[in-house]
Amino acid sequence: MNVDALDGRLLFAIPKKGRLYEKCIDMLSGADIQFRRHNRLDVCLVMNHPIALVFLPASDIPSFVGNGNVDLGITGHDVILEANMQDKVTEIQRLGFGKCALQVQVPEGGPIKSVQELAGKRVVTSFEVLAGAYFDNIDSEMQLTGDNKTKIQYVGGSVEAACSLGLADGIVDLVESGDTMRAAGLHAIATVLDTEAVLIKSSVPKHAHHTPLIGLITSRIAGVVAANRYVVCQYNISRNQLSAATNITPGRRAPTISPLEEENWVAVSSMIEKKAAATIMDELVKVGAKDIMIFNLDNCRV
Ligand SMILES: Nc1ncnc2c1ncn2[C@@H]1O[C@H](COP(=O)(O)OP(=O)(O)OP(=O)(O)O)[C@@H](O)[C@H]1O
Ligand SMILES: O=P(O)(O)OC[C@H]1O[C@H](OP(=O)(O)OP(=O)(O)O)[C@H](O)[C@@H]1O
Repeated sequence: MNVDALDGRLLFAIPKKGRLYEKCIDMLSGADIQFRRHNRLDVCLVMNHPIALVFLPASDIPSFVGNGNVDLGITGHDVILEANMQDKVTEIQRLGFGKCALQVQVPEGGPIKSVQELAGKRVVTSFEVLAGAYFDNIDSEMQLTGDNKTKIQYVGGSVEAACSLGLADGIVDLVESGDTMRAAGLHAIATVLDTEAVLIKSSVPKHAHHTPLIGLITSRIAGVVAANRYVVCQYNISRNQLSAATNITPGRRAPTISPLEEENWVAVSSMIEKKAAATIMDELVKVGAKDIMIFNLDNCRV
């Protein structure tokens, strides 16, 4: 691609592979950012906006954005802290995916039951900055100094194998479902950090003329995030049970209430969190709601 083709375009960094990749592509599609990635090229032009997408390793995105090489990016909150870029990037929006926790893990049934018991021993991780800061605190609480301090060793992957290989007494690694941890015979004894994917921009943007476009993209992505998070709940209820029902579905702003042709009955429509939908429907049935329906949102602006 001719470098001039990028002139004046907003550069938007997307993880090139890994856990965040597919969800990022879905998010771009939901925000109607149209592109074709030829031959897995790492830079591609957006067809319907003056934007170029740059596909980068998730771990490099904080520094590219923080140093102003690209204008916007998506990566994990954990990755930003691990890159020590929290002062140079602004987290504009949490994206509701890539949710997991960075946890301290030790062998199940082994002698170590707490981080205090692990302190001073060997810890293997891919997150040496975050794990280092976490154990620095524990070490100073326990007054461990010099050779008695916790030994943090970096490995690039397969961290969960470190204990059974005899490299480590404990590890610090990401946990989502817990399957990897359990399969390796480990269990968590502490959480260092909860994380999810975030949309970021430079705290000191280099290209002021991109501000309106960043605003537009942010608003579209916020719409996609909300559409993934909420559903519309609609039901019929008799007026004397209305306040009990709307206490269950207060809506984001307020419920919409429409009269029905049947006397003393109304229809209620409210946005509710998708993850609470089943429980909310159970509660609505208990207060006498009928014809309860849940509608997914394709997209929204809220
Ligand atoms: N199991 C998981 N569930 C949810 N999100 C995860 C999970 N594992 C990682 N993430 C998120 O995705 C980010 C990138 O992780 P991933 O393992 O995909 O890295 P990667 O860039 O593919 O690196 P590599 O494949 O070289 O290890 C993590 O920092 C975290 O924010
Ligand atoms: O709790 P779980 O749902 O099992 O997920 C946790 C695993 O996911 C991540 O690794 P990933 O599978 O992305 O591969 P990696 O080890 O190559 O980073 C992480 O490093 C854990 O190993």
